[in-house]
Amino acid sequence: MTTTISKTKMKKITGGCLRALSSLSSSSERNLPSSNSLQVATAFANSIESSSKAEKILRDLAQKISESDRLYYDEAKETLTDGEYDLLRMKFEAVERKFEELRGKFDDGMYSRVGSGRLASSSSNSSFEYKKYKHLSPMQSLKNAFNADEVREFDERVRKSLVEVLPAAALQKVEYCAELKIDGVSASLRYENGKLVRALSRGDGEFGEDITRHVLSSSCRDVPRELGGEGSSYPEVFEIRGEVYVEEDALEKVNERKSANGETPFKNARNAAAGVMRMKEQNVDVPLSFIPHGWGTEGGDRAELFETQIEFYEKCQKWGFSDLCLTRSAISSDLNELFAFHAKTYDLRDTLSHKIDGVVYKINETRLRDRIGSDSRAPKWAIAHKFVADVAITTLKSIEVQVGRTGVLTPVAILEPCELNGATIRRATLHNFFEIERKKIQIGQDVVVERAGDVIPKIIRVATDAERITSEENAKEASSSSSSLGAALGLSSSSSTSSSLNLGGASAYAAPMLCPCCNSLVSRDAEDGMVIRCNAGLKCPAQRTARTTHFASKKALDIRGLAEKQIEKLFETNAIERTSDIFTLEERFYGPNRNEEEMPPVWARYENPAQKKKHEFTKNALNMFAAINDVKTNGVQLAKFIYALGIPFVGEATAKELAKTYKSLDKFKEAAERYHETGSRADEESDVDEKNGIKISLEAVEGVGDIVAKSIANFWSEPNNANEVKRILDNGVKILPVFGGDVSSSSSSSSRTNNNINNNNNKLSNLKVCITGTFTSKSRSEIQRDIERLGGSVSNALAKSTDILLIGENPGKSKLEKAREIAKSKGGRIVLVEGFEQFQKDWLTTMEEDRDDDDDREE
Ligand SMILES: NC(=O)c1ccc[n+]([C@@H]2O[C@H](COP(=O)([O-])OP(=O)(O)OC[C@H]3O[C@@H](n4cnc5c(N)ncnc54)[C@H](O)[C@@H]3O)[C@@H](O)[C@H]2O)c1
Ligand SMILES: [Zn+2]
Repeated sequence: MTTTISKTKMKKITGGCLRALSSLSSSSERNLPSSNSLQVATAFANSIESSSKAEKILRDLAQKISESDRLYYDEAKETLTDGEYDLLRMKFEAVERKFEELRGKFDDGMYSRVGSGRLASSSSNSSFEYKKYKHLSPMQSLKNAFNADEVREFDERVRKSLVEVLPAAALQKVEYCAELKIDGVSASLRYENGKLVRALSRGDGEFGEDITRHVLSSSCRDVPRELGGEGSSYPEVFEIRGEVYVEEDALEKVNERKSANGETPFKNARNAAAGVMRMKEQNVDVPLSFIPHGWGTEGGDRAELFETQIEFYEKCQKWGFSDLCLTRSAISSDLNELFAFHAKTYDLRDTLSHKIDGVVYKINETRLRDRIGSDSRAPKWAIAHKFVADVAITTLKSIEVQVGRTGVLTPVAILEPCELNGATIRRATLHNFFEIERKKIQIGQDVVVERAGDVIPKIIRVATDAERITSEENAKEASSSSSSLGAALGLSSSSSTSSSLNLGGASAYAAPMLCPCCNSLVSRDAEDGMVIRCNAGLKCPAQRTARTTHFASKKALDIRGLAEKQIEKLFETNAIERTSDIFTLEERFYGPNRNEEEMPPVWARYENPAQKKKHEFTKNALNMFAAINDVKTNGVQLAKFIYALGIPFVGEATAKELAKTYKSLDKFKEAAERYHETGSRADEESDVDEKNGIKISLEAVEGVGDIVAKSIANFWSEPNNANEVKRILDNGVKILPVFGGDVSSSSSSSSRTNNNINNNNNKLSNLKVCITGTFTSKSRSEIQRDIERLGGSVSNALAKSTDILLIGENPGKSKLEKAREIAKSKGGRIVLVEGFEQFQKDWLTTMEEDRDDDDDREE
């Protein structure tokens, strides 16, 4: 395949302006049609039994189409979505195909023409009368294909019409030029002896309206007044046809300006381009661009002008037109390659500087085009392979609330089942409760469901009246035709009883106040104001596995052997019901009063499984019990305990700050309660320290802003949480007391001297330990745990702020040297400790005693 389109190139062309992939929003913007429209149309036609009925239907359809055309082209109004409009046309064609005798009868010229012929409209801004001129040859529209099958059918028709002129081998090699279908408005530029003499709109295809001054205005780029290029030749008189469009960035700016001036912004790029053409003012401040895509000459698109489409583009480039027509085109005779081009283009569409709504395949060799011919409206040698978004209209039956692993409540739409993209859709996402409010979605209403590829289907909005009516009609039509096709409606109501379309009786939806899983109070999260959350993380069944896993994780309580899998099993087997239960596991299953029969199967190793007796524990289980006991006997740091609670937005760093500030769980909880009562800090001025009897407000803690404070207050205001924390402590978990100087200076390492290390009861509190070399008695991670449990921290790198260097066997030379240097330097305060035994003696054994003291103090 000769392809010139590439991702890097596209990016380069568009100046690297990579837009967020808002695939669905962009598709819903213009309401792209459904891929099974043709099926729907065929089913519709097949359901008509008599010619007289068909006549009536054709008349109705022609009328609807003409009316939509008039509104669309004359007044830039869309009463139908493009998808619906296209479906009407397809139905018309399908009925004509089935009832040959009626062909052309209702095609009263209106239908077969392109557009409606007029740019001027009754709207106040454009009462301007345009001069009309005849095109050299008719300007046509394009036929559409909405899926690969329809393209294949087109290809078959093309090759069939060439059978007589081409030998089989050549027929196989017939090539298509694939190019982007730009979503703008078409224009025709008449050049005489290389000079631009007139620009015309497409009009009704035969006559166009004079838009020369619009095209020549300073805001229209890309249109050469004179065909340039040294030594290049051009036909004496001919027309270059192409698309006038507005680039996305330009549209954004124009719309911003319009909004600021209180004007209605343009709906989309096509609308903007059409709008500019309808403006009286000469120099309209909307930058227009132009890309050529065809030509016209007396007597048709005569082949002798250009041998191939690509040759035309090469010449355009030389003459001074944008080279995008060339660089974004590809040639191939293989349909699969064309489809790959289509898919790639679809993926890249949001990186382009302008909107596209599909890809156009054209027979590349122009002499073949005459053989294939055209009908009144479009050439038979080209087809637009449109981008489709699969949408369906169905009824929103109810809204289910799901509780995620982190407590976030999400609404899920329960739908009247509908067929979409070959799948039956029963549920769809609604994103969040605020979207429901914003989009005014109510239970019982008809809504538009969209699904692209494998993406989870989503509700994009409430169906419009027009959509409901079309969908109702489709449902009726389908029910009288084959049922399987009826079920495959693209834009159809899935309501089996089509009369029950919910125009009335819809009821407003109120977001839940209680968690559907545990009945605890929910809060509106301050994250971005969009999240509703259950706060009872430690108790809520939906969250308990995730929360307990976090609670036991390394950075929290570090209970080895208690990973997610085990925790899940424990909950499943009812060995535990809530987080606090893990601290009674041993007693219940391992201690003297253990209940062997209820032994959680994860850990039981039965001698005789049938009897469920005489089990022994797996090694994992024993490790886990040891780790749980560790927490109970050695205690946990307050910071780690706070972090373990899994309060949204309270990470390790914030937990440390909170621990440092409040020094006890109770004080922390009190601050949260105070915040909950007053809504913010009690006294703006007073957040300095507690010794002087001043309560420190949450917001005074470093790293705690509005969002975090609110989250902490929410956590403690939920009684389930307070109870659960109490149970954890009652079950034997000890929180180590926090020592240390005054709060305001405790974070500055400069205040820590060897002196104050020694004065500190908890010697390792706030000290940085660096470890080098290996140790035989303990692993590094075990040592690290010991240090951290006693309030110290371990860092790999040696820095000036390091307090202790623990030296093992084969220590790193550079670390040693650096440490010695620091120790010798003025103010250097690093302590070098050789061997774990020494370290234990100096720093850990005394801590054991300290801890015993602590225990006494707590009681
Ligand atoms: N919503 C409504 O009420 C309503 C009413 C009328 C028309 N419409 C929309 O307009 C469409 C019909 O308009 P149309 O006749 O302009 O057809 P079209 O826009 O679907 O396709 C034909 C046009 O595509 C343009 N085009 C862009 N890139 C091209 C390329 N590389 N090669 C050739 N042509 C290219 C040309 O201007 C050509 O005239 C409908 O399919 C529908 O989507 C909507
Ligand atoms: Zn809950």
